[in-house]
Amino acid sequence: MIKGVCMKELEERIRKEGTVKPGNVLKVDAFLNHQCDVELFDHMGAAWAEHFKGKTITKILTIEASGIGIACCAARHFGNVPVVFAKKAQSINLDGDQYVTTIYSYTKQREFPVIVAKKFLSPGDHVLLIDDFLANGKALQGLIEICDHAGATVEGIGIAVEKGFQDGGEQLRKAGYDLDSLAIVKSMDAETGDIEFA
Ligand SMILES: O=P(O)(O)OC[C@H]1O[C@H](OP(=O)(O)OP(=O)(O)O)[C@H](O)[C@@H]1O
Ligand SMILES: O=c1[nH]c(=O)c2nc[nH]c2[nH]1
Repeated sequence: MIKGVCMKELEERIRKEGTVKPGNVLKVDAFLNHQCDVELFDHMGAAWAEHFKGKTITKILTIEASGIGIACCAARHFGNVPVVFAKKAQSINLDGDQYVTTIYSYTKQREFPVIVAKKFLSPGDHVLLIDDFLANGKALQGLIEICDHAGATVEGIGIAVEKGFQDGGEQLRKAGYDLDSLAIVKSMDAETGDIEFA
């Protein structure tokens, strides 16, 4: 059962500016994950702050690339807690002990490592996971695995757009996570361009 309060502003932007591509891809690059509307991001942060009110959040964790801007705007509504983003590639700029797992990227259609330096996630952390999209749940599974390895507590998950016809959201809700998706797409059609919300 899908729960949560939808954000009409986000739904309207998706209706107006979103396009449906073959392969169950919703393109919202005009305001969410290529060009970024930071006022909308700020409103999204406020909506999550309202939903997760009363929970102690010490850190926001997201994954590059598209989650970063959204997570940073959200952090302003959670007492400016640090934002950590998992990296999807090794780099000479990454050193020290790391939590590492592997995920399959929905849009890039290949596996990536997911890497977080151990120094940025501790057993005492109460983590809010933030991302732009939830489809099959692979990215979130990777982030949850990393939190589990760190001994950190996942307090909740804030998602901008959940594609409700894919099963990532259902799995996470069944597993008991407090998942707040601001817009849930019930169905979409690449031929007609129709988008229906839950
Ligand atoms: O629920 P899932 O099936 O994991 O899909 C959601 C993930 O897919 C996208 O990341 P992607 O790797 O496609 O690239 P990006 O963040 O660089 O846009 C999106 O940003 C989420 O992280
Ligand atoms: O821009 C995007 N559109 C999508 O439909 C999607 N699914 C996962 N990740 C996504 N990113």
